[in-house]
Amino acid sequence: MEIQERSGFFMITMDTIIREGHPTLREIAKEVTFPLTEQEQQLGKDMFEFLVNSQDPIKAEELHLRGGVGLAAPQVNVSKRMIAVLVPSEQEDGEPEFAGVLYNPKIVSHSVQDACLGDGEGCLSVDRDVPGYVVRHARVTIAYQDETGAAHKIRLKNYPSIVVQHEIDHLNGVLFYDRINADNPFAIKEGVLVLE
Ligand SMILES: O=CN(O)C[C@@H](CC1CCCC1)C(=O)N1NCCC[C@H]1C(=O)Nc1ccccn1
Ligand code: NI
Repeated sequence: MEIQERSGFFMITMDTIIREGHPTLREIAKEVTFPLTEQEQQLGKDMFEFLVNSQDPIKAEELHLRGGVGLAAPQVNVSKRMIAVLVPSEQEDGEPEFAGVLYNPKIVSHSVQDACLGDGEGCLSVDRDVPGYVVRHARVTIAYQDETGAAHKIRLKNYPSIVVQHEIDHLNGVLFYDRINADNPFAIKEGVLVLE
């Protein structure tokens, strides 16, 4: 058992985030097992901290962070099934709409109805605009484990549902533009919910 060097201070910044073209973004990430290693626990905290910092106007400015509402471990070159999500409330000072670090997240059921963000999507790992509707499930039931390994099952709709689906896609090597209709980026079928 090599002596684990107590790592110095580490913080996720834009330099930590790998960009499209890096093979890790197209890998299928591996499930994490419990109990988590020290590194896996710390990584979950660091990923969430990045989102908090990126949404803090002062810190984001200071650290040159792009504001993010979600982050998946493969984006920091760790091919493990863990995601962090911090969806702010619509009101200025309200509680976050959805916040947490989810281990081994899995869509266990979903609505027949699809949905997409009216403004399309972007990605911190994609340094270009790719216009078009990213068609996803409108509502999802997600099973996941928390940092203690406890199992949870939650139902999500609207923006939080879209964000979590974007993050789970990263664990399966899928990028948002894979879900844009190549022939007509803004084509949507009857009944698709467009979230403004
Ligand atoms: O995998 C994870 N990512 O790639 C970070 C993405 C995740 C979201 C994209 C669409 C659904 C999930 C992200 O957050 N963005 N995409 C690129 C730049 C903008 C930024 C964003 O939407 N920021 C934001 C939005 C509302 C409030 C505050 N900030
Ligand atoms: Ni992304």
